[in-house]
Amino acid sequence: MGIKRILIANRGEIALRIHRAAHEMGIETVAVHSTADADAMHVRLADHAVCIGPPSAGESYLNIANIISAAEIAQCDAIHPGYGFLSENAKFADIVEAHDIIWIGPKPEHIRTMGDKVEAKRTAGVLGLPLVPGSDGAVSDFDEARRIAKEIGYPVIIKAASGGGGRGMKVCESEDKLETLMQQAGSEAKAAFGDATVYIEKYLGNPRHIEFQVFGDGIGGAIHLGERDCSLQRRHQKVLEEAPSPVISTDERMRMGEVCAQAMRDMGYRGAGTIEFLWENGEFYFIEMNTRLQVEHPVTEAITGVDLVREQIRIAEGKPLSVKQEELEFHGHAIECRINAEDPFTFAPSPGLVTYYHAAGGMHVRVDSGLYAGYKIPPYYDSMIAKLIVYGRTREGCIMRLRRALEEMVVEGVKTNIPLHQELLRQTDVLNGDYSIKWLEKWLEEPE
Ligand SMILES: Nc1ncc2cc(-c3cccc4ccccc34)c(N3CC[C@@H](N)C3)nc2n1
Ligand SMILES: [Ca+2]
Repeated sequence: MGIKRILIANRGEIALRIHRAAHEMGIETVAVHSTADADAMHVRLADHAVCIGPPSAGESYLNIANIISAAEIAQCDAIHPGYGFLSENAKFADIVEAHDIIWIGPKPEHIRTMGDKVEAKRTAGVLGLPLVPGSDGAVSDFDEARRIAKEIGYPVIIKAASGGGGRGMKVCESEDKLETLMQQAGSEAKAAFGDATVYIEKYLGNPRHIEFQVFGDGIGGAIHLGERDCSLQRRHQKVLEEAPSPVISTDERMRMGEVCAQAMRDMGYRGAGTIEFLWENGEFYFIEMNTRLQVEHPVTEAITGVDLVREQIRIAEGKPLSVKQEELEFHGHAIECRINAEDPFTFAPSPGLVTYYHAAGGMHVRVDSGLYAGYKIPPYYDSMIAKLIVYGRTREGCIMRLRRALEEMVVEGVKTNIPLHQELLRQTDVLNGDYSIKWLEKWLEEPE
């Protein structure tokens, strides 16, 4: 039996993305929206729409009761959470399944496991993924911290078990600072996440951020769909992502990809997942696993031809994956630019009325956006308004096409970071693919 009606528990470009995949499959869509998003594109295109609250995310897109009620009222048989909001909230996934509504996502137990970064790392180790040297689990007292830090060598990084995505991390350069930083890390984690648990790792000084896309069928089968290089980021906000990574060889891809896929088979993982690594001096080090579809998933779709949202829905319906590992091929190169309504160099958000909008087009150019002329970008949510994803047979060709596409984009009425992307694509290091996670913040701080 197939899914007939999906509630899209999200907004913006990803809500439209999910609507499109469902609609092509003949599945009805129900858009839920705050009062601020009543005129959003996905609300207009969806088969049904339910207002779930006022603008603040806490009273709308994070409001579990209202979303479940909307699903009941609209008689949905499945919910897709997208990314962000409740997408990695194990309690929400449990509640959805407890209402006999299909959760289009990983098993709640796996969301819970990977949400606890200590448990995630322990599980990753058991599954055979390479780890960053560090504590064996949580570190409770200073003496233990001091012993471990001495053993692995400074600098070390103290991380909150309930953190992730850059939240709750402290770098410690030397022993004399360790006690204070341990106390600060614990109390900040307690305040931010209600959980003071921390762990320690060797701090890698100049790594790249390489993540592998994996997909499990929930009954022991799983594939990997290659890697994405997400190193160009500022304050843990990705700016530009690419697939494949300019520094990963075919051999490394197949070897590490297979290790990731096998780990997912052993776990009995279901749905889309991303295994995040730091990569330094030719070595991969597991840092986190994301149990959701990610913003940058389209660059993987571009080089593999696989529609990942379609696969999520198929798996949720109990159908097999559309492609087997041996059938999967990687072709060409893809780069995604995150287009934000913000000042290109101060990064200050720039919401407001879009008076004119023209999306780039042409061969191998994809724009995922809910923007249209007359749309008011609300100030309540994150500033990403579009994703420009460009494909080329080679990285050089991809960059040429990406520059052309950026020139074609027109967004009038608000500021965007398109000039930042255009400036980035003139930098030798970027053109050479020669950048680590530190490159962008360093470049932004440099005087003209
Ligand atoms: N042992 C060790 N050494 C260096 C690290 C540096 C970072 C990091 C710090 C700052 C920006 C980053 C961007 C992409 C990926 C990682 C980072 C890091 N993060 C940031 C968010 C989360 N994914 C883990 N963990 C690290 N762990
Ligand atoms: Ca993460």
